[in-house]
Amino acid sequence: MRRKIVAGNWKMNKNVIDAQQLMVQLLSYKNNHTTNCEVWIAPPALYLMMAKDIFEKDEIGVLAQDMSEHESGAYTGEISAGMLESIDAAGSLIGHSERRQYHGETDSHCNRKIKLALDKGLIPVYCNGETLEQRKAGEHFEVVKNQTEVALFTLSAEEIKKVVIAYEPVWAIGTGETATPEQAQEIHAHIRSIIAAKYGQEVADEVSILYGGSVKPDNAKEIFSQPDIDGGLIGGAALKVEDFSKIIEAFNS
Ligand SMILES: O=C(CO)COP(=O)(O)O
Repeated sequence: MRRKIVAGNWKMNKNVIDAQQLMVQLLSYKNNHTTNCEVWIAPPALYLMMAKDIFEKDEIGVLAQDMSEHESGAYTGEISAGMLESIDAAGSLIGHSERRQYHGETDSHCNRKIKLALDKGLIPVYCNGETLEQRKAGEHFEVVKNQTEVALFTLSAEEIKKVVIAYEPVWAIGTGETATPEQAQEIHAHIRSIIAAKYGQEVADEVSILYGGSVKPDNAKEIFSQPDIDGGLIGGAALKVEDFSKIIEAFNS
């Protein structure tokens, strides 16, 4: 059985007081409800240690939003896989489209980061997805295939099973426009078939593939009910416990 996950990407939001308040609310929610999926959050790096303190029994998994492609050294502003390991973080987002768009990150960078994360026992949450222009040009299947191959295909079968993939079509991020459940399912099945072609169906069936892009309380259930969609990577709707909890509950019904 592959992991079912609802993960919240807080991006660059909340001051320390508001971040702490939301973490405490999430802990209380988690302690008072049974959930049918794992719950993870990716707060800004500054709040990772606070998150580890608040979720001291790992009630909620704590992810970084990014990590360095280098092991250590003179890389001002970066945090390393080893640092994340040392605070017992669960893993890190890697290759989010905003990192690609504003920081020039490519799938080759992602490949190096994913290797480093795995070497430190962290879960890489590898994000990919096509832009609106690429979808309009009918290139989305090819784009996602290339991304997946470049970022992941140097891994062994044992390694790739530990990766979580988040398909996030760029045109659906923060726009209120979601891929339809059918559009998302089609790409998720495509990604799984690409992995199956290289590593075999059994390996592909173990890789969790999350959908991200304007997931909200009112569309989560339909999206999560698709056979190849194993959960969601949630942006805006992860910033309020009322919305995030409803998305988590989309797994319960
Ligand atoms: O980028 C996302 C999660 O990583 C999705 O963001 P939104 O849910 O705000 O569209």
